[in-house]
Amino acid sequence: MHSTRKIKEDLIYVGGSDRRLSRFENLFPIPRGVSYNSYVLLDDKTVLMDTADESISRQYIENVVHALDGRPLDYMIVQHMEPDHCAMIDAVMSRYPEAKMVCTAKAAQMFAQFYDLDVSDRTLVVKEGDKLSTGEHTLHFVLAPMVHWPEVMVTYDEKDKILFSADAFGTFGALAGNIFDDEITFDDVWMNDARRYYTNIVGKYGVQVQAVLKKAAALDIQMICPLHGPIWRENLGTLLEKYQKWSTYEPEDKTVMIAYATMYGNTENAVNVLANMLADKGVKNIAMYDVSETDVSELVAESFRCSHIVLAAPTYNGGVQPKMEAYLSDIKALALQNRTVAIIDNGTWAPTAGKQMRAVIDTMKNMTVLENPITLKSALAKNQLASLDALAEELASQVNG
Ligand SMILES: Cc1cc2nc3c(=O)[nH]c(=O)nc-3n(C[C@H](O)[C@H](O)[C@H](O)COP(=O)(O)O)c2cc1C
Repeated sequence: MHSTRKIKEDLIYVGGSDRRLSRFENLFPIPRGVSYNSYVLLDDKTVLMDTADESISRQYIENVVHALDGRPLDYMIVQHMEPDHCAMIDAVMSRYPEAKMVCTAKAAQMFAQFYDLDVSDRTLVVKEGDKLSTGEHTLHFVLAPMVHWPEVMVTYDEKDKILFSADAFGTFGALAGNIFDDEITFDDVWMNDARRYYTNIVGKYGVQVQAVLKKAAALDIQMICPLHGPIWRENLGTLLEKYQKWSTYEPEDKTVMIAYATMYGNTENAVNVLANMLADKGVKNIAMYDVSETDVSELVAESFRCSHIVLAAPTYNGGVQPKMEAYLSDIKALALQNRTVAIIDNGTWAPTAGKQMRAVIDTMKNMTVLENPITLKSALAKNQLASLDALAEELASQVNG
């Protein structure tokens, strides 16, 4: 049975959710599932905006067939050729032989790479600023290269002032009937998933996101229809404000995130002592994570949120404890910037993790590393309490100042 909702009289939600997939991109844990959004516009011409992941294929096709209600499909708009949205294009194009695929030249090339279906004589290649009139609606195509693939475009419906935003403004989290932002409480749980989605998937492309935000600012947008998560029609500012911060690598909260690695608990003990000192000095909402226990996608998201980061790790086979190393490599790859970092390392015979962690941070943009790193020789010694307290004082004065 179809499972659709009306967004407007002539615009229908035909997407669906997957609550079984444990990892998005086989990488990011998604305990709350994920939605694959897609939209049918019923104008003089009919339009399908992107498709969905193969995992919801049966539901998806039923939804599209129902929404079209016996009408042929005229246009299949492809904003993004990533398989979680393009997996059903060949099925749709085969089912509706008169449909034209509307996409960028790059997307057309990618389609040919992914699928053994020749649609070259049914492809309408569009570029920045092109328009498509479907009757009452005029769709504007706006390129969004590298947000987060090279072929991405977003589509603006002039009549209803809707931005179909591709992966921008998307979030993890399955939808349960309530497809609009004003039908759910977009609380910390949703925001954490939105941040984790953005920072891990789009985070590297802040400059490109800024370019799209500038283009979007020139449009009168009353609704945003992304490819994942709720449709924004009430509190558009909520996510726009976050996007501004995330894409400029500006911290959301002035507080300290402590990311530590430990085998036997001695490094952990030192950061517990540090956290108490910070709290005594008035630092609130300290966030502390064992990098072996917390998924790296959460560590990345928290690193984008917090202004100050303490890295604490033992030396491991002459290197940095591997989970800490992986986390550092991720925040570097995702271009995290503008953070203040303090370093604590540990080692029983030749502690070098501190130097190595610093070397990674030094290659990142606008990162300030606090001088006087602390080196533990197996465990925090009494005569190191004063140094730890001085570090806490420096962090607290910056955070509270
Ligand atoms: C597999 C392994 C490799 C280690 N390699 C080094 C090393 O290269 N240099 C060093 O000084 N200590 C090394 N250590 C010792 C730890 O860094 C040290 O005992 C540290 O205090 C552990 O901190 P923790 O109690 O927080 O786990 C190693 C420990 C293990 C288990």
